[in-house]
Amino acid sequence: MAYGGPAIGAPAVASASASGVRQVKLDKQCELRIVVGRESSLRLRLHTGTAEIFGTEIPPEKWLTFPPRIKFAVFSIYGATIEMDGFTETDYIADETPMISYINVHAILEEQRNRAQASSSADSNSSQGPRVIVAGPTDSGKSTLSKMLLSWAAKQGWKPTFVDLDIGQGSITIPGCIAATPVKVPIDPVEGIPLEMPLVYFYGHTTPSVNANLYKVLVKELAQTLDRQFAGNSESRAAGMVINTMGWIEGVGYKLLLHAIDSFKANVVLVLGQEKLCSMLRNVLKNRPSVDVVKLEKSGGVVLRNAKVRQKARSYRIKEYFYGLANDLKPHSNVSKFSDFVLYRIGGLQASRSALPIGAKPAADHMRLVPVNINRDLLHLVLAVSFATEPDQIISSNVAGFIYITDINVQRKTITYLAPSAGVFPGKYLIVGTLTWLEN
Ligand SMILES: Nc1ncnc2c1ncn2[C@@H]1O[C@H](COP(=O)(O)OP(=O)(O)OP(=O)(O)O)[C@@H](O)[C@H]1O
Repeated sequence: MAYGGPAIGAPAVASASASGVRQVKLDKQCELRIVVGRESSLRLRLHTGTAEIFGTEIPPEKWLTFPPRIKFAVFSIYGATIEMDGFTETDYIADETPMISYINVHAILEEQRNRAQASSSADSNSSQGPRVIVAGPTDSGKSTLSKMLLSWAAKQGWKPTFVDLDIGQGSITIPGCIAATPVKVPIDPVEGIPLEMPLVYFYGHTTPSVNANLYKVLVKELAQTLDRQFAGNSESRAAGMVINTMGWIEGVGYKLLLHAIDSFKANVVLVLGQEKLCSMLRNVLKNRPSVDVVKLEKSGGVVLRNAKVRQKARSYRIKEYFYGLANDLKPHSNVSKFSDFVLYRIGGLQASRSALPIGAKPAADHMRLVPVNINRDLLHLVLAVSFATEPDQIISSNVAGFIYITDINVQRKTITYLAPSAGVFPGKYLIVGTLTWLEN
């Protein structure tokens, strides 16, 4: 299989940012890379030619508005003229990008989808389209490549499923979750993926090391639920999935990546920007001829983010959940009685020291459901509202949404919280993790 392809052209040249309408000429197979200024948004339109942003075509002559700090690239296969109005932190044209190799991957996935569609839907193997997993270190462009592959497929009329296993950032919902959703139209570069009813499991932490066993159990649950959905839906099965993973690829992170490849029965593993990971995966998967491991070049446009920037991005994502992208949603502040909810944490110690023989240490039980007392320690935590109707369903249940605790009144035994809408909760069970948010 020839997935790869050459990078094109000469090194990029940086240019200064400016305000006022500017015209930028984009030669064929070049990319305009932009970081919008910190204070104000940027307007951009396609004046002539054709161009796309991460796989989604830009409509001609229509001004698009990009919020402050957003990082993106406009790529043109045949050449285009772009107009920009507003400040940027950086903008430059790169004539060396791996975009053609990414497009080649898309073309091969298309062949696999067509073959799957043409085969008898009774044969679950041959009617299964590509199950692509995108792996690589942090800041290698995994989420961006996933979105491109999904948007290109949606443009051809497929409805591929996007699976996001990256609990650190969260492209589908808030951080601390793993989730899946069908992508029916190319992803809007500003608004993101339109969500109908995403399938979301709450892990509750932003690093998998807090409870790697729980992470694995949730990944398995999500994979099995999608398998059941695919079994009755030949359209989704043929379109396949694109699975975005975490950038943690050493030690436990590597084991979790292998676990995800197995759980989702991935048949294409795309490795971005790391030779070592690629050769380790090729080696470990060499006895499975049905799995292709493909090395792809990382784009020079991917912006590196330090821990502080990542923390901020997480915070924005949670804010967006409650308030909308442009502060256009009005979350509901509610007051409930302590007795309206039952709270659980997943993972704890098996027995207290006092219940154990002298000298014995309590062992950690990562799957233990631990009741949580309501007190002010819960302030500023984001909790998940489980679909479970009994406590023993909590670990295997997906979640309906999230609430943010803004006040606890111990005397009156009341909880004040924000919810994105005024809807009725599907049950009384809330899951507590370590996901906090400070509204500012
Ligand atoms: N070609 C490009 N030009 C400009 N910006 C880009 C380009 N590719 C990616 N970016 C930006 O770089 C940032 C990081 O990319 P991305 O989120 O895809 O990386 P990742 O590998 O998924 O990160 P993580 O470490 O969170 O797993 C994003 O803000 C994205 O919009």
